[in-house]
Amino acid sequence: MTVIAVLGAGKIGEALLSGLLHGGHAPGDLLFMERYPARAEELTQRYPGLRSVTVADAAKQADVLVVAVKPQDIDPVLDVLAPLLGPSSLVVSLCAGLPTSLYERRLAEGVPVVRVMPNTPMLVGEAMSAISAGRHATAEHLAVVKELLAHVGQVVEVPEGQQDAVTALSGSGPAYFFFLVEAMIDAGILLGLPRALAGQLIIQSAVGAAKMLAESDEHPALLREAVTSPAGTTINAIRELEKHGVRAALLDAIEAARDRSQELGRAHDEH
Ligand SMILES: NC(=O)C1=CN([C@@H]2O[C@H](COP(=O)(O)OP(=O)(O)OC[C@H]3O[C@@H](n4cnc5c(N)ncnc54)[C@H](O)[C@@H]3O)[C@@H](O)[C@H]2O)C=CC1
Ligand SMILES: O=C(O)[C@@H]1CCC=N1
Repeated sequence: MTVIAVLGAGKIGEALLSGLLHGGHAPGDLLFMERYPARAEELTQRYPGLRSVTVADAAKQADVLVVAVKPQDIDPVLDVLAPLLGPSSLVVSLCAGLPTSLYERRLAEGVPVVRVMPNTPMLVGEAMSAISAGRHATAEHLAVVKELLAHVGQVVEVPEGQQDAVTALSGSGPAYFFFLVEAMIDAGILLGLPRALAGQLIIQSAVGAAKMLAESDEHPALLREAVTSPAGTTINAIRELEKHGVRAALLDAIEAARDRSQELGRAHDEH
């Protein structure tokens, strides 16, 4: 079994570890490095058998090294990794915005790097992950990463030039849905429903709608039309959404997320 080390066990690092455990990975084959001892302790208690290791141990023992720190924290991590890794290592970066060329510049010559944009539904085995090979990553390296991520959701391969757009769509995407659900529950409160009931109504509607989207071949517009009766309730709501520019707001929002991803990458250009 492939030994995987996760460097930075925060929200997405934990989602990956937890998803891999649920997907059948042996805890003994999963290592993590975390700068806060209290966080490391929390994880070893929550996931018995998982080992907290040093970066040097991870570099020695792991087949795959997954970098899951904030993009702003990458510099010290690359400094520590640089003397430890060689072409037989495989680095997988989950960091928004950071290009594979950054790793290639800072690590030893020939170290293969695969850039991945996952999302937090990894926690429940429903991630959407997009992967791109760096200059030294071969088809076999991509296959290893694909196989790994297939345990925790769907995987697509994209040209690296699309990764900032992917980050804005599916990397951040769950947050947009959570935001909508939060606002819709508030609407239930406005209409006088108890919060628990409003939550149940909206969350199950979201689950049902997501299942229809995933399982039917219908375009979302047709699924929406099927709910929208002539002179009915839904069209009155749709008129308000259009009046408030919700469609344009989503286009602008996702473009802003893409721009920020590009900016995070550029912040390291001078290094
Ligand atoms: N949260 C999300 O939905 C997604 C996050 N990402 C990417 O994943 C990365 C991590 O994001 P989050 O998990 O949200 O952040 P987070 O802040 O929850 O986790 C980062 C973890 O890295 C640890 N860390 C930082 N420097 C370290 C070091 N030198 N050694 C060991 N541990 C160190 C921190 O203590 C923290 O626990 C980011 O680059 C982000 O762009 C990608 C897709 C989705
Ligand atoms: O907000 C962020 O920067 C990260 C990357 C994608 C989702 N969360």
